[in-house]
Amino acid sequence: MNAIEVHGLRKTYGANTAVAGVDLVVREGEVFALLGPNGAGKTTTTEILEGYRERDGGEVRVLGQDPATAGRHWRAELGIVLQTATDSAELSVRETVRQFAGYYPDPRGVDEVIELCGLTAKAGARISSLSGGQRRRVDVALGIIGRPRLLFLDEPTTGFDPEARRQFWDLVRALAREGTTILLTTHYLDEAEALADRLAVIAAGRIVAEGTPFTVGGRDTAPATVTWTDVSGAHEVRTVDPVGAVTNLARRGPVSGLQVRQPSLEDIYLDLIGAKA
Ligand SMILES: Nc1ncnc2c1ncn2[C@@H]1O[C@H](COP(=O)(O)OP(=O)(O)OP(=O)(O)O)[C@@H](O)[C@H]1O
Repeated sequence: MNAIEVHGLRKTYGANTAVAGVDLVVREGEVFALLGPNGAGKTTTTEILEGYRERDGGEVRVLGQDPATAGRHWRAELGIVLQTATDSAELSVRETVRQFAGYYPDPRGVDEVIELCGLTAKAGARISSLSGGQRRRVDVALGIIGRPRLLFLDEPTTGFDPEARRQFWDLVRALAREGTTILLTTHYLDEAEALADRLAVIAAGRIVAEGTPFTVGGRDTAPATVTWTDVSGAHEVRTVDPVGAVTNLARRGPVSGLQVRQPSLEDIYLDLIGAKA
């Protein structure tokens, strides 16, 4: 079964079309990343999928149901980590996580989740005393306490230091191995590349490309840049046949500093959203 199926999704705010006909399929068990510039329509799309916003048109199925009409049982199968931080400031981390555990029929263990999110040392601390990145971890803990089948992560690592981000990636991979389907929105292309099985790029309310991090936008077949230095100086060529280029070079004599660079996900992304000539 597909975890998410979207056909022709539309949403307008007055004269502003935020989502202009989006088609999307997220298979059960995959990590799917939604990328796009500010204002592209990512939050609007995900909030419609979560049942928090009404759509103006299109078909939407999330875990087999229409979010506009699905009930409490359906909601209990979702985990949601929003962009906004937790604000139960006077409670401790453990009290907050325990409180949320009470909302679900089959929650994970409170201390297990605290540990998974790297918050053990802060379990007794008040939320108000935490740093921004630590609060974000609490948000993640609250998103996964209910053992969701489908987890929405909206810019989950904003404000994380590099080590916390790597720990968070490990957590996402562990959840994925357990079979949790994850829809991730992020502005970090390295995060999408590290975590996503597939991704879509959304710009001005439309999906402009979809694929794996390695194939999206023709990344795997795009020209590579070969650079090297020989007796006549430094050279650079762009070619769709880097293996041929390197083989030719090897025949011609000694070279140094040989590098073959495929376009990065960032190069492809910037092309797709029209940010680069
Ligand atoms: N409640 C609202 N009322 C009016 N316009 C809105 C509302 N929410 C979003 N919009 C508009 O819809 C468009 C898409 O916004 P959305 O928040 O979905 O983008 P996004 O891709 O999530 O952006 P970001 O990366 O900045 O979070 C924007 O032009 C935004 O101004």
